[in-house]
Amino acid sequence: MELKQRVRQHFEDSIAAKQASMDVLAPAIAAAADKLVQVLITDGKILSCGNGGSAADAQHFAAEMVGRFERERPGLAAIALSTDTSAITAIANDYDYDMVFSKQVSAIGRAGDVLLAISTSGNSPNVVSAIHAAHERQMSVIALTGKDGGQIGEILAGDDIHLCVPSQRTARIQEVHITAIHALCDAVDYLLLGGE
Ligand SMILES: O=C(CO)[C@@H](O)[C@H](O)[C@H](O)[C@H](O)COP(=O)(O)O
Ligand SMILES: [Zn+2]
Repeated sequence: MELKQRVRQHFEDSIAAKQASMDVLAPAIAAAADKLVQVLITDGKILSCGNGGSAADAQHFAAEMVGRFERERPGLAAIALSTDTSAITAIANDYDYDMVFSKQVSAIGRAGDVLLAISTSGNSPNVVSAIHAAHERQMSVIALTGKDGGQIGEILAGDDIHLCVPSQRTARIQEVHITAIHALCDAVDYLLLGGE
């Protein structure tokens, strides 16, 4: 395949993944925005986590909550658990890499907070452990996954929300995740500030 055509194919595949996800994810994104606003207006906070590209997504989301998305508003309480290299390296070194998020959730999370857990496979052990730690803390979970949800799909509780991208390809799932995250930021602002 000619290189330019290969590049074009990435765009085509990304568009197709987003079109396939739109109707599947829209109700869950709306429900997730409602949950986030409920948590935030009752003095709760959002903890976000993920590995690799999903760590970047967790940080991207928290930055848009604490700073702003597209509209001016007071900062919202969100912390990405992938950003503290001292905590991450100490926990991985002294305990286990699988605990790098769960130990932070247990330390920082409180009942009524929410965990935004991001994993394209739904199988990253440290994200799975973070969800268990959130449940132990009486926190609810919003999970962004793909590939049929993996283990995460099996451990979510009744009031958790699952955004599972209908794709098997990590890159395509990530591309839908960031669109879902932006839709979530926009929906939170809409609920807090009204329509624009
Ligand atoms: O960004 C990418 C691939 O596009 C990678 O860095 C990817 O995020 C890493 O392989 C992650 O470790 C994958 O973990 P997960 O999405 O299955 O939880
Ligand atoms: Zn990537």
